[in-house]
Amino acid sequence: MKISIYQMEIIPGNPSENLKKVHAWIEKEVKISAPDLIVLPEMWTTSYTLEDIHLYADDNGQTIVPFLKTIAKTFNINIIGGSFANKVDGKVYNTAVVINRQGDTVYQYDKVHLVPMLNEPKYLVGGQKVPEVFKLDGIKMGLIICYDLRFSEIIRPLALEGAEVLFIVAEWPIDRLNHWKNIQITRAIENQMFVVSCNNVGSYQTYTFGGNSMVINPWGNTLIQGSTTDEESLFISIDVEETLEARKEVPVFSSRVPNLYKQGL
Ligand SMILES: O=C(O)CCC(=O)C(=O)O
Repeated sequence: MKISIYQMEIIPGNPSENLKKVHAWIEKEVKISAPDLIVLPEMWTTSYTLEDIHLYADDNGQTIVPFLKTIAKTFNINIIGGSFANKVDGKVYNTAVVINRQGDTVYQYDKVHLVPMLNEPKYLVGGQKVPEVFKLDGIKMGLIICYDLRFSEIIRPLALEGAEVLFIVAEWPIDRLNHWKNIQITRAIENQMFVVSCNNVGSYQTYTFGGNSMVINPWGNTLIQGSTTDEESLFISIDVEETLEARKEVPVFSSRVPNLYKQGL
């Protein structure tokens, strides 16, 4: 599977310009790399303009989702559509969306864990459902949003249900870059899956975002990594069969003893 990642510099509080920017990037990337799948970052229509997020949020995804669907069909690509501020019944969620080549929404997820360090709980509402496995081009995958990465308890079930690739869409600040890189590698090793992440770069108010979008294989080796400061495209072709090989060589899943594990923690 050929993957293009957009490590984007998001224009804060300007959804229409960000839509144009994403459209232009995809058009160019399709010509250059002909990917099967593209990945966008977290909150790519607005960045972290939380104080005014209710003004910029898309009502029920009525603009963003059709926009991505049209792109998917036009260019025959699968889209891990990052996430966007999504207003539902007056509340704003941080919603990720996945669209297949046919232009169908195959998965939608509201970020469950809200970030106290960024004041998210004051402005956003957390999702009430943990991530689930979905399929693109016959491959089982999972998707989480940024801070969710810290919660292994929602990622392990995805691996147990057969996910071979975990996508992380993020606006991870530069301050905790060592956590960002190391936890991703850990999740890849412990779940013996590919990890594909898309972070943004640039700043908004006091926040600076740290790039370093990554693709890590099921052995925990980093295959590609973005810079810390620059907007860029990362392209890679991955072979998901490597997941099976890693799981065969170190059979963590068949060594598990679930009847001894505490439930509900
Ligand atoms: O967990 C962190 O340190 C950063 C999380 C974050 O920036 C986010 O979820 O948007």
